[in-house]
Amino acid sequence: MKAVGLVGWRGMVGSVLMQRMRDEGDFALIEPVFFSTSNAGGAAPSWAPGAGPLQNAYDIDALRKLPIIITAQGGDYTNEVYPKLRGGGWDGIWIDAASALRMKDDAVIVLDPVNRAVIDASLAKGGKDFIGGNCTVSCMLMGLGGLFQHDLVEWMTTQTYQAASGGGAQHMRELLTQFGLLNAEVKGLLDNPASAILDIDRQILGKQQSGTLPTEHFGVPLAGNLIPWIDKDLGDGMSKEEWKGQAETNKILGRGDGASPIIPIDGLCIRIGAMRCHSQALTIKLKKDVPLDEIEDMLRNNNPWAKVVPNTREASVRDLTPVATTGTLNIPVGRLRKLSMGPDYLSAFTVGDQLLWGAAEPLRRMLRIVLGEL
Ligand SMILES: NC(=O)C1=CN([C@@H]2O[C@H](COP(=O)(O)OP(=O)(O)OC[C@H]3O[C@@H](n4cnc5c(N)ncnc54)[C@H](OP(=O)(O)O)[C@@H]3O)[C@@H](O)[C@H]2O)C=CC1
Ligand SMILES: N[C@@H](CC(=O)OP(=O)(O)O)C(=O)O
Repeated sequence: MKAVGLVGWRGMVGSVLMQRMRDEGDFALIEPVFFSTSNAGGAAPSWAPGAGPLQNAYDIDALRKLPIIITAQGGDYTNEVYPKLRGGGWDGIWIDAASALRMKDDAVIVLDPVNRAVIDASLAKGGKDFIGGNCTVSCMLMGLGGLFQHDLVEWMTTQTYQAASGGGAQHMRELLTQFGLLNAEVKGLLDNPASAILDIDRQILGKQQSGTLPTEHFGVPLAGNLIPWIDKDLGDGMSKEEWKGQAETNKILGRGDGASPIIPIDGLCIRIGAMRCHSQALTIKLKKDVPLDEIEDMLRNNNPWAKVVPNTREASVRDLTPVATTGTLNIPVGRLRKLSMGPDYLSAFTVGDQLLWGAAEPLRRMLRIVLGEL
């Protein structure tokens, strides 16, 4: 049994990863060694009986003994520890949720239902760095993989609706606190069916603009609002989250090497008050006119998790939402129709749990691939 170092296991992404690994029996395949950046010597999680005490996640000598390390600790940790490990000659497998190493030439962005061939080719060449993709990109590709598999996409624009969890646990708490304070602000008026809605609206706006809502994490109120910018400002009008759309999608697909040109992908990334599902509306320019029923077959046949939702009001409001998708591995894809611009313009809407396919699931599957179990 291979010893596997686990770093970041108690964070939000790490907790989801641990739960999935437990659900799928992954711990039966490995000897886990738990690390901590804050509590070395403390007890390993109670659900892992037999695991030794927590090791210091900055102890390079302890880390270098392990043939495989999985981290969901974050980019700062990766930037601090990874160069020291590799610089000291460690040649183990590094599986990472953070974006820090994603665009490194010899790193593969892992999403095996979509790019197993790219992963296998890297392993065959001795590749050692396997990094989880941006959540928005991974969820989009899990939904639309069939179109890319059949090389049907000439270009695509995305408009995202990204959940609070993308910022981290504190962002989710802040959003809920804001909702609670807004509700409390108008509770008396809400309880009175005769109260005027414009009075409620005015009071809510007053509270949102008062500067008294907690905004330490989002910077502005997100409850009853949206934020049309995610991640860094690249200085050219594009946000870093928007940049990742084209860069990571093409890297995941192994495109851009001359033989397969880059597929242009661009759009706007928006934060909304959902909890942990990222949604996105897509406009896709197809390379040719393909009938809708064939497109639906391609999407559902690409992987077992892409679920085509009929383009009806009833099915869309029931099945194509964050609330319907959260906590599942399903990636519903719906609102599929040809746009009025022409038969090779397709619309789609897709939703995915950004902590599952968007973060934890590709990592645990990569571990299984390395272990020869997938
Ligand atoms: N949030 C997201 O949507 C995504 C995040 N990622 C990547 O994963 C990284 C980790 O993100 P995320 O899981 O949200 O980060 P968290 O802040 O939830 O966890 C990171 C670390 O913080 C420490 N920590 C301190 N206080 C607590 C606490 N009260 N509860 C739990 N952990 C605590 C833990 O380290 P220790 O045990 O050593 O003290 C933990 O491993 C990100 O930096 C990013 O690189 C990737 C994709 C999506
Ligand atoms: N930026 C994403 C979350 C995230 O962590 O992305 P990345 O793994 O690319 O840094 C969001 O806010 O929704």
